[in-house]
Amino acid sequence: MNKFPILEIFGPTIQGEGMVVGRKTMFVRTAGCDYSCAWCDSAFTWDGSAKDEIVKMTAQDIMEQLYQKGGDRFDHVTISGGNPALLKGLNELIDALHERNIEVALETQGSRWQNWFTAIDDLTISPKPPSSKMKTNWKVLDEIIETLISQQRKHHTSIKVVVFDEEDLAYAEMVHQRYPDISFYVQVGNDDVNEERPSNLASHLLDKYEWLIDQVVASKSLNHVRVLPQVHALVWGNKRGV
Ligand SMILES: C[S@@+](CC[C@H](N)C(=O)[O-])C[C@H]1O[C@@H](n2cnc3c(N)ncnc32)[C@H](O)[C@@H]1O
Ligand SMILES: Nc1nc2[nH]cc(C(=O)O)c2c(=O)[nH]1
Ligand code: SF4
Ligand SMILES: [Mg+2]
Repeated sequence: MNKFPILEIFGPTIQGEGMVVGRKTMFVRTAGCDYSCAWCDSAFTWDGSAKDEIVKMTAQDIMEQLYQKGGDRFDHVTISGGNPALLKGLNELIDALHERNIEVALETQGSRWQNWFTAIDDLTISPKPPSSKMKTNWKVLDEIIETLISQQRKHHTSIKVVVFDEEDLAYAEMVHQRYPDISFYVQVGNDDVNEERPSNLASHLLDKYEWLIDQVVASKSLNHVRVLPQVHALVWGNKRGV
């Protein structure tokens, strides 16, 4: 059995982002990322600051922790990171969850393919806009989207682009035009990942949400899209483990 580097297992909470926003879910957060986004709200997964908290766990260990924390109060698990797509054997966890009739969501940036992507119920691919300072590998992303479509996974897949500014918005438009058949989300960028008071953050993020809505409303190429804030950031601010 594979051992996976795990940083957090928490919940039940709600999925605060994207295609299943509001869905009651548990979270499993893996350590390690092949990116280093300028504004990453989970930089502790890759910047070394939480390296002492990483635990190597088998799928069975993770299942036990999920049930210990969530009891019988969940039927959905979201795997995030870091980039969980770095982990080759993650199908062991996905299979164990499905055996218990638990649905599985996954968050990844679209920089790596894994064959187990086709087993994910709610797959969010989140390519990174210019403000992140990361460079999209279009060849890899094209292959990921083409493979998912050809394997009939279209309705289990979404693309979510975080938008901080006009340049990011142009990137979002371009991504949506490139993959018009995949359901598309734009998400408010949180530019204040160190604010400790949730109410201060929420009012700031709601102003940014209004700006993003205005931009999408005015755009001719962003019609079949959904615009969302990070609901968990509005409710709990930058707190970890919610
Ligand atoms: C922390 S990432 C982990 C999964 C994967 N590495 C990825 O980026 O998709 C989870 C989601 O949070 C988003 N995110 C990270 N930092 C953010 C920020 N400051 N504001 C808004 N969304 C952010 C990412 O774009 C991604 O969609
Ligand atoms: N409630 C809640 N929703 C989330 N959606 C995506 C998250 C993530 O960090 O990947 C996240 C998170 O950390 N918490
Ligand atoms: S890809 Fe995701 S986890 Fe990695 S640095 Fe970017 S936002 Fe953070
Ligand atoms: Mg998060």
